[in-house]
Amino acid sequence: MFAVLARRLERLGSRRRLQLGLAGVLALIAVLAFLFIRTEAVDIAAQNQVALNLRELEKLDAEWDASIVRAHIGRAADNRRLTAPLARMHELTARLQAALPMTHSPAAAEAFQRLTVALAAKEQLAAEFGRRTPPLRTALLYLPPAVANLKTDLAGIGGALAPARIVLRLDASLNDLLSQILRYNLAPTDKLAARIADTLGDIEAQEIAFSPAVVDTIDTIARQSRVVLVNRPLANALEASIAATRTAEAMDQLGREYDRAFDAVLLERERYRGWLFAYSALLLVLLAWAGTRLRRSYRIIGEVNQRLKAANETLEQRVAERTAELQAQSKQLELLAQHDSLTGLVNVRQLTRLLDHALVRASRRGTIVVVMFIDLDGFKAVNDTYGHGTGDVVLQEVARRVQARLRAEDALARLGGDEFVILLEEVNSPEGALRVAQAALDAIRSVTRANGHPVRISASIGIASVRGRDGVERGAQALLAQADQAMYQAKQAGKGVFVISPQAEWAA
Ligand SMILES: Nc1nc2c(ncn2[C@@H]2O[C@H](COP(=O)(O)OP(=O)(O)OP(=O)(O)O)[C@@H](O)[C@H]2O)c(=O)[nH]1
Repeated sequence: MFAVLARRLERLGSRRRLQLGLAGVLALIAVLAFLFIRTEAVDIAAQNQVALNLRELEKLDAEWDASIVRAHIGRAADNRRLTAPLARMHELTARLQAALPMTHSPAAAEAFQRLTVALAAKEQLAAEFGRRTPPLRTALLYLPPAVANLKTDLAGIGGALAPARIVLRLDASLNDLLSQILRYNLAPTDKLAARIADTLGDIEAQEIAFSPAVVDTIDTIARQSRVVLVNRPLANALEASIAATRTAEAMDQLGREYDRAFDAVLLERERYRGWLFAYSALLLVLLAWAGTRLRRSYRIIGEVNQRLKAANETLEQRVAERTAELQAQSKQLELLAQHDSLTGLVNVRQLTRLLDHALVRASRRGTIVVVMFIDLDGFKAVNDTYGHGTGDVVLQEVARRVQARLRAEDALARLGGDEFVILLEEVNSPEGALRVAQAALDAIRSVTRANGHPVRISASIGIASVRGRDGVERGAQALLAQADQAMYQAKQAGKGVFVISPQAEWAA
């Protein structure tokens, strides 16, 4: 799969490939981040807080119920306890509501809704209950001692004016009333209410026989009894309604829904963890593949580099060889341009250059430059008799021998054919120049064999010289021409001699 992908990618342009690569990496990172966030999305602390809030709410609700029961049996001094937990309960329900989005559960939302409705109803009923119970409590606290006091009073001053029969009857009625009221308070029934009403009617009918103080007390007892008659069933009905709100059950239900939802969230987290694990493994495989490709690319680049380096080295070597060859050739050409190929002596071009320089130097120093034009005698005969090869050997031998007689700073050139020129600088006297000419003649005459053949040659030498600045003024060619003319005269004089040009200049 990767290989197919890689091949397709290779077909794209490098810019497009880079864009696609970047987009791919971003997508991979986005998926990784998504999976990671999903595994981290569960806040365990928040879940625990929900459980704690619910437990506290349940506790407060139970305390609330206990307060209602306390109020029922008349033990509560006031009804403040009925409203005391409400503020905290509201706070807790608000927290539970805030935790709802964490669950992603409609069932939990529904359970919470039921609980809030139940709590609101309970709060309303408890408020009504709270309004009803204080008069009831007052009446119930009032009646037993009031009846006992009245009875005592009847037995004394209160009953003194009334007939004993009526006093006894009132006493019995008061006893009945108290027991009926207490029973009614515990279990109110319509039948008992009717009997209490009868008893009250009976008591009130006997009032006439008693003093106003007693009548007052009887009226208060009757009034309080009626308070019990009216409020007890109402209070009981309110309690029943409060019990019917079933807030505890609603809380239980909500707790269960929260647990279920959180379990589901945890399960989902586990599932995403699995995905994350698998995805990480895939990324690792991808990385390994990319690494292999990268290594291969590096290897290929390395090989290409090696080859390039080798090619470069070969090229450099070839260039160096070629340069050396060219330098050698150019040196050779330079030599050829300056030297005579047969004898190795400087040629006419180089001689002219040397002569020019010598004339400049002489002009500067005021010295003398001497040029000797040498033309072999009898050379043609050698060629004609023994061939050109032997003639060449003679020419080489003449060059070698004349050169051997000259100083290192003197120059010997071959102009071509059997013509040579000797260039002398800084000649002090004509004698010195003549000695050189004589030595050259001797050297040439000494060539008596060539190629195993006997040869007989000599030379005619024309000598020209110039002093100081004159040479530069006349020029090299003029000096050579003078020497040539002198040589011609030597030929005419019978060959084998040297002749000094009449224009030759010597030291003053
Ligand atoms: N072997 C050989 N012969 C050459 C070369 N260049 C010229 N020659 C020959 O050299 C000869 C020169 O002629 P000349 O100077 O008349 O011969 P010569 O016998 O010395 O005559 P004179 O100078 O009058 O004394 C000719 O026969 C040319 O062909 C060369 O490089 N090698």
